[in-house]
Amino acid sequence: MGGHFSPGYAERPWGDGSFPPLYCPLTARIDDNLALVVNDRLVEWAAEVGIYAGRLDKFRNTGFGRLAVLGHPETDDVDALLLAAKMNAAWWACDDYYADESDLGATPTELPPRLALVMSAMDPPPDAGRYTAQVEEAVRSDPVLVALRSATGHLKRHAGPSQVMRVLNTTFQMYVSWTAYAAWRHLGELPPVWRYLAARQHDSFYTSMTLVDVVGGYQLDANLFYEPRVHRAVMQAGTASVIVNDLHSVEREAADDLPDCNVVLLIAEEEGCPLEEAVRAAVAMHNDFVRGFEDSQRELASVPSAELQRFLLGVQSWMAGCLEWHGASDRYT
Ligand SMILES: CC(C)=CCC/C(C)=C(\C)COP(=O)(O)OP(=O)(O)O
Repeated sequence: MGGHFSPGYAERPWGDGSFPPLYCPLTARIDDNLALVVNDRLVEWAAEVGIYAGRLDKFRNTGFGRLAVLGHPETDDVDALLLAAKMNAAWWACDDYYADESDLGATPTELPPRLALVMSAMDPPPDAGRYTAQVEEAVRSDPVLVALRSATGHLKRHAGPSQVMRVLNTTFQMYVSWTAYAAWRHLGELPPVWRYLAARQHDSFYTSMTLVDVVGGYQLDANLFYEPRVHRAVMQAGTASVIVNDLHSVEREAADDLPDCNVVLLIAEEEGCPLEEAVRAAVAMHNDFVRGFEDSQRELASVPSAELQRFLLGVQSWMAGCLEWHGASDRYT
């Protein structure tokens, strides 16, 4: 079994080291041999389903397999880690092809109907005769949908029904925020920071964290997962991790013909301040969310559920692995 223990929290340097550190959990396991195994299998799968065709070298160097190994130190089980790698890669493919990357065909006006079809790819609705046949044809012809369906199939081999629905419903909820970004992009409007954050907190790595127990090989009961204090803790962790993403992707997101929403860019615009100052503000916001998670974790320590304590430690590990991964992935350098 991997190193499932808490190495604690620390102020961690990031980027070129010139900004204030991110207060974050320390990484429990760095195993680049295991990461290579998972990543190689992930690239084989990507070739089979057809995502990132012609760009597989770049996809390999992004290292979603490494993200899975860093984020789930609880297990060495390659098939379980591959499930996390596939789900995250498929979510990201959806983001790149539908939402963010103009050169991959992303357009704001097509995004809402595409996301609506994602729901049917991941959660096929009851048979509607020849209309269902048309849905199936559409799913088969789009590699992003094939990837999402295939990853969901892998999920179903490891998860119980409430875990599966938790992952699906969180995915669909996240897409409501994506449609907001698409509307702002289409209208050429920049949202105020509060409005962006309200959307981003429902479009965060909370989604990735819904896999923590599935990958760990146990089940956190749905009533505990959705217990308000637990939900708040996972939202705090998911938000902190997504601010890490915004901090690492400022340049990439400013470069697209239609720039993405990004908390750093929006703070700079709203405050009329230099980017450096906006980065500091985002770091402070991140650190507050991590401290909030730590407080929640302390408050929940008295709940007599081994699964819950294990889950919270898994979420803590995911935050740590996420920072580790963003600092090294070719996607952000
Ligand atoms: C992989 C996953 C669960 C995605 C959820 C949404 C999310 C946090 C991202 C896709 C990351 O946001 P963003 O589009 O800003 O990411 P990149 O900077 O493009 O990597």
